[in-house]
Amino acid sequence: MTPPISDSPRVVLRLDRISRRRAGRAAVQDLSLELQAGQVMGLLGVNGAGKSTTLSMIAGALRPDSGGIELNGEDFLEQPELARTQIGWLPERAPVWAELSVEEHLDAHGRLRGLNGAALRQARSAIIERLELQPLARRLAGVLSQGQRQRLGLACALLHRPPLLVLDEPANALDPVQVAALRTLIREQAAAGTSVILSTHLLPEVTAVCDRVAILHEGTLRHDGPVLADDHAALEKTFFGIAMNGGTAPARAA
Ligand SMILES: Nc1ncnc2c1ncn2[C@@H]1O[C@H](COP(=O)(O)OP(=O)(O)OP(=O)(O)O)[C@@H](O)[C@H]1O
Repeated sequence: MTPPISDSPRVVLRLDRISRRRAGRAAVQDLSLELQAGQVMGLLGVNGAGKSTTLSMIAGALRPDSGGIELNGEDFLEQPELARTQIGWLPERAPVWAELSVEEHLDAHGRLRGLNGAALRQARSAIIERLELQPLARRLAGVLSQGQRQRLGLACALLHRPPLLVLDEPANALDPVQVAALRTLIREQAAAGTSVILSTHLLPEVTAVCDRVAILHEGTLRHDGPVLADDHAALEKTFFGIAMNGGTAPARAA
């Protein structure tokens, strides 16, 4: 029998009241969020609001003290190895080994994610071409500029075509040409069904590429709602209302 066709969107990531203390303080508290397939969510908040802590928990690099994380319906905290194949993570400061070339980085990342032989070579050339890294392919990471390192970090996150991209301030150190290329890349990933959660301090980044925005303040969710394309004024009003006054209670827009 043909199964009933469901038009409800597939949830790729579900955070259920996750909390994490750092240095004796609540860095993230009781955070619940859902991200659907092909959705791009921007995570905003002032310095220290808890964005990187949240993204590190989603990427499996930091374990919540309490709460649950589901990845494609699986219990991620029970199966942290899912991160290798299901998640592409660009941390706030993408770690690089100074003495490895760009190609060697991609090979190492690919092997960690189970790619080998022809599949690895194919994935490596595809991402080098897509991110226009050909001129840098043989260069050692130690001599790359900050923006070039950021592009290498992005390439490592995308290499294995994960269904979820977790990008911590991906536009960091990129020049305006590369920022525009990053926007195109993110929308392209979303159109192909990849879900993206990204943190940023740039409000125009959110209105340019995100479908939804979540705003954290002092570790708690103060806003979760849709982004109206290019409506900077509405986003600024919401963001500054929270940043300056802390907001009132966690709010969820439709
Ligand atoms: N490695 C760490 N050790 C101890 N405390 C930390 C560490 N990293 C972050 N914190 C604390 O956790 C809280 C949340 O920090 P987090 O880095 O998640 O915020 P953020 O929103 O990403 O900030 P920013 O915009 O400055 O990057 C802050 O109080 C911070 O001091």
